[in-house]
Amino acid sequence: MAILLGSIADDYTGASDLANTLTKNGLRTVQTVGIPDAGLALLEVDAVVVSLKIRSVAAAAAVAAATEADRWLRQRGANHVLYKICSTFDSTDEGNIGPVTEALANTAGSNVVLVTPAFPATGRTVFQGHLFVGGQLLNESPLKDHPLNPMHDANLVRVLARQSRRTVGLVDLAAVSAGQEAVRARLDALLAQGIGMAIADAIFEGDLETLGEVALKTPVSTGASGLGLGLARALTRSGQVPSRSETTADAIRPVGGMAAAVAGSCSRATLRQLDVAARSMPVLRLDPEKLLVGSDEVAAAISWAGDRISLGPAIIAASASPEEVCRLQSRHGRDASGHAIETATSVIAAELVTRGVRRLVVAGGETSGAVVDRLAIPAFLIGPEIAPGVPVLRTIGSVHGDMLLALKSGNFGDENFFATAFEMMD
Ligand SMILES: Nc1ncnc2c1ncn2[C@@H]1O[C@H](COP(=O)(O)OP(=O)(O)O)[C@@H](O)[C@H]1O
Ligand SMILES: O=C(O)[C@@H](O)C(=O)COP(=O)(O)O
Repeated sequence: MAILLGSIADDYTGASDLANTLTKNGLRTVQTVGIPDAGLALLEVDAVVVSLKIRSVAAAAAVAAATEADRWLRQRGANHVLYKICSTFDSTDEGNIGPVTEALANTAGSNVVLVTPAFPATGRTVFQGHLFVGGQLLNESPLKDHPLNPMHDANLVRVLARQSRRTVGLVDLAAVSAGQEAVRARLDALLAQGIGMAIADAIFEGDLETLGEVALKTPVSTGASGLGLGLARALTRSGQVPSRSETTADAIRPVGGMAAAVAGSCSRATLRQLDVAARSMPVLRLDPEKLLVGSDEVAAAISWAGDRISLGPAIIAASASPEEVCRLQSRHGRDASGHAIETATSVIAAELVTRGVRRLVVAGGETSGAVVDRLAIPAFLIGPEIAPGVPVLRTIGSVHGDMLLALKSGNFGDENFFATAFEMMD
């Protein structure tokens, strides 16, 4: 299997978002969880997205895991590797976008690396190096209250520079809208100034198509699904992608079993989706304080799910408002709170699967990582899209038999997301 496009995603929801975009833009794509074992039978694919859980770990650990995934992808033919980051540039001054991008670029001998989180389908645009989430600057958007990486600066040239050794420049919209040659000329000029990474402006898909054409001729780029779209379309235009007749619907033959969701995202979108879901299905709000001091709350949640899940989908959520998150973190610390709640939600999800749940929705990137790891799912096929950036996934090689999952990025989906997801997975 020679891979046309390789990608390393810094979290699992981000990986399924990218795999969805690549699939929609003509690449047969598989999402693996880490580097797959040699024994796992993967299909003939054009693109592989290796999901890692490295967004919020120490930079050295993130670099080591990404470098190993990069080697695996290149050994299988990938000439270009996209490092998939969050469209809201989730990171801290310690990393991990800068350190990982630099490590991949240094290994591949790359000059100036293009970096852009723009993803217009979900309202993420970049202008003069500043990231907008819908109509708001990043630092004025709900991302300012993220439990793990609150974003307080919308100027990505500055944000990336604080976490990098390479100097960071800008490919502005004037160059991007003037086309590929203008972008290349700008990159050459930046290189001559000793600059090693460049934030690229992008507002419309056409901008990402231009950036995709340029990036594809380099060994590495860093971005969100929008850059994935540009790379996929560039590959398709190059004539290298074989045409195929199957559709995403082929990936989601019914699997039976029961349906449930667990949520650990505290994003404004998820909080709203939970409120709306509570009008039509059972929703249990966990007590995070109790989760941190013992395991009774987990047992209580499993017992609450009891007979309810045999009657229809039910949701168990740790999600809380920014004020509640703040209170919990001030008592227990940010990392300890996050990890304990991720562990609890993953234990609950695994217990639900043991009791026969085969259709599972998980809300939250770190939360999805914890759940998928506990279920030891090796890989996913990509099914139809529930909401922009959120496909239905079908497990490959799972010890639990065939399951359908949806890994929802905290910020994605409209207010009816849960009902829509359960309907599509029925
Ligand atoms: N009530 C809570 N208080 C503090 N942290 C929480 C709470 N509920 C969930 N968390 C943690 O917040 C983080 C949410 O991150 P994540 O799952 O990636 O969601 P998102 O996709 O919105 O970024 C996780 O580490 C989760 O365990
Ligand atoms: O690019 C995006 O916004 C998503 O694919 C993504 O990475 C979201 O991360 P979480 O919000 O932590 O799920």
